[in-house]
Amino acid sequence: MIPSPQEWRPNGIQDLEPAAWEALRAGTASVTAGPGAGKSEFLAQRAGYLLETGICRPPQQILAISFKRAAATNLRDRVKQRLPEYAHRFTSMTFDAFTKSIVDRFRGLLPSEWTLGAGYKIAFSTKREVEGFLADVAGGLDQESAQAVYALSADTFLPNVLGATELSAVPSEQPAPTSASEFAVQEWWNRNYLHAEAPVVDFVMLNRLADLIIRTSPQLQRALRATYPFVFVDEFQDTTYAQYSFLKTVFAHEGTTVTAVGDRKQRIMGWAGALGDAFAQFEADFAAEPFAFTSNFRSTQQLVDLQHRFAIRLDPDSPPQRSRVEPPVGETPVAVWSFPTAEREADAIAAWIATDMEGTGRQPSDYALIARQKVVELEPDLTRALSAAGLRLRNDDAQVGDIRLQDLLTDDLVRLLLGILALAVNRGGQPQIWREVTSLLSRVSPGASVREVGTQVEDDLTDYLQDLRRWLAATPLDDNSGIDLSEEIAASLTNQLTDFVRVEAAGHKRLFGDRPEDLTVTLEAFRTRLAQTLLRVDSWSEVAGVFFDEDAVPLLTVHRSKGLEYHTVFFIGLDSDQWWAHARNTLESTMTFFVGVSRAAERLIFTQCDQRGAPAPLGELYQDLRDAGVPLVRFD
Ligand SMILES: Nc1ncnc2c1ncn2[C@@H]1O[C@H](COP(=O)(O)OP(=O)(O)OP(=O)(O)O)[C@@H](O)[C@H]1O
Repeated sequence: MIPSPQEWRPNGIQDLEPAAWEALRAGTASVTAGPGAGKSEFLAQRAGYLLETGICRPPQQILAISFKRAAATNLRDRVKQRLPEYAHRFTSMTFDAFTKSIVDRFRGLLPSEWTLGAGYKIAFSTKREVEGFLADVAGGLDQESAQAVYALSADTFLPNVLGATELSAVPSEQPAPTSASEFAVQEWWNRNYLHAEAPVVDFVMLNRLADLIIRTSPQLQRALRATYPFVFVDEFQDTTYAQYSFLKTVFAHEGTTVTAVGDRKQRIMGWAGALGDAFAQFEADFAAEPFAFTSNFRSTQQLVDLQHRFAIRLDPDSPPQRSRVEPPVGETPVAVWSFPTAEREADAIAAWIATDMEGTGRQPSDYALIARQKVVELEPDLTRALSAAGLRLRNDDAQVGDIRLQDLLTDDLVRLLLGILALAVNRGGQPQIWREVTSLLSRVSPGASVREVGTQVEDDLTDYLQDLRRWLAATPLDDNSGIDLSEEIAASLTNQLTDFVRVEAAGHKRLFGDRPEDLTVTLEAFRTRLAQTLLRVDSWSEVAGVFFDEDAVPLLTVHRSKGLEYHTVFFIGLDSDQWWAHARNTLESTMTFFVGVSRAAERLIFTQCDQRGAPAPLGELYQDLRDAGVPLVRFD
């Protein structure tokens, strides 16, 4: 039975707050709300509403755009969990992955002067390279124009200037530039793309190319709008100039309903070119109806009250939030711990987590160690101390090949490959993994009907699992020969799995294309991580668990923690080593602090250690903690 819009009820949660009900049923809308207000949850519920009532009718899809892969995966998982039968009509990807997929799939539509080959290179220009470029451009100009080019900032040139400039379909016929910035933008494209032997592009450039492809192809515009009549954008406060203008090109049209959610106080991508107030622009350009939510479903009232002290530093009109969480009895939810050394700090954190787990049955993933920056420097002490307490640390910021561990572990293809391995190793009892693997494989199998494809996929998978089991049995991991074969075994297994999944096939590439970097980068990182994993296990049954390190306490930067939540957060390093730049850009730094603080559901422990300096740079924020009566505990 298809519920009517009036009959429809939320999935997996009791209810929504009144403003959320209104926004759920609205057209194009902007939703602003504080941390833990259920913005991402609201998007998952709105997906349910649109799909279950048939307002979004097959084969139409919902396109959800996030900024970080973890957020995109998180939203996709929520929808999968709540609405398994509709999950294939909910496309959740990062902005960069979406624009890159447009370029990869439709680069044939680029106007002739912009032709781009398949093997183009992705690169990230450093500040120094941009500086060098601007100096070089200025060198060929008269004094007045040169000064105007020098006045451009190397930090913001790409995201704010190049990113905000539309490409002309026929650059050779473009009128002469009328300003220094127009000239510099044209030169950038000339040198790195139009007149370059092998074009090199970064994500801002890919975005501009995707924008050009769509602007100049009415057919593609129609196709995209027909496929995605409903578009969601999460963390909208972090939208860059380029992304915003792309959204406008593609979706600011009748027939597309856009829902943008976010929190102005959590804008921590200013350095990467986020718009000053993306919501105000959106409301004006898209005629969006504004909504604000005021509940907090994550944190206890005591933590919400503390967060509010920081919220009003960012926006004095910020409304207080009401916690919907029952507070636990008899606990100290907030404290500042102060230590002489980092070693002592790590020991205290590790011992405390071990004792808390023992007393409560909580899992390592209920805790998080969050720091402003430099987590690599914090890692050794914490790894040692946790290991002495019988626990493991997982540095989500660690580099694996060319990507970060968090991005690798939340990648769809990686999850599929390990899902297949888990099915081969543990017979039966894994219906959820079986469903996930077969549903992903079915989506790309050519075939007559969904049912036929389904059985074919199941048969192929069953056959393949038998082969794989034989290979695993012939490749034991407890070999005592003293020869390290982990690299060879990892390479061989990666090849077999990717052959079976036919990763290189065109259709599959599209399915697995929801990552910003190339497939080869992901597979290389997968192989590297697999080889590292094999060194730590004695049997195949342990591989998937150790690969994901689910039984480890995560260590991550505030930026990586965005959108995530934990029972207990240790906010490490209220000291000058971590916050030395606070005074330079106090607004953005305070927003970063606010994001970190608001990840905690029930307990928040700040740490400071003399070895890394005094809390002086945080000034007013530290004072807020004192004013709130947060106890200071000194460990000597
Ligand atoms: N209506 C609701 N009823 C019960 N629980 C909810 C509701 N909305 C959200 N939650 C829960 O509250 C928590 C926070 O929700 P969510 O992550 O969607 O918040 P958010 O506004 O996106 O937060 P942030 O901006 O901090 O990332 C999640 O555990 C979510 O499942």
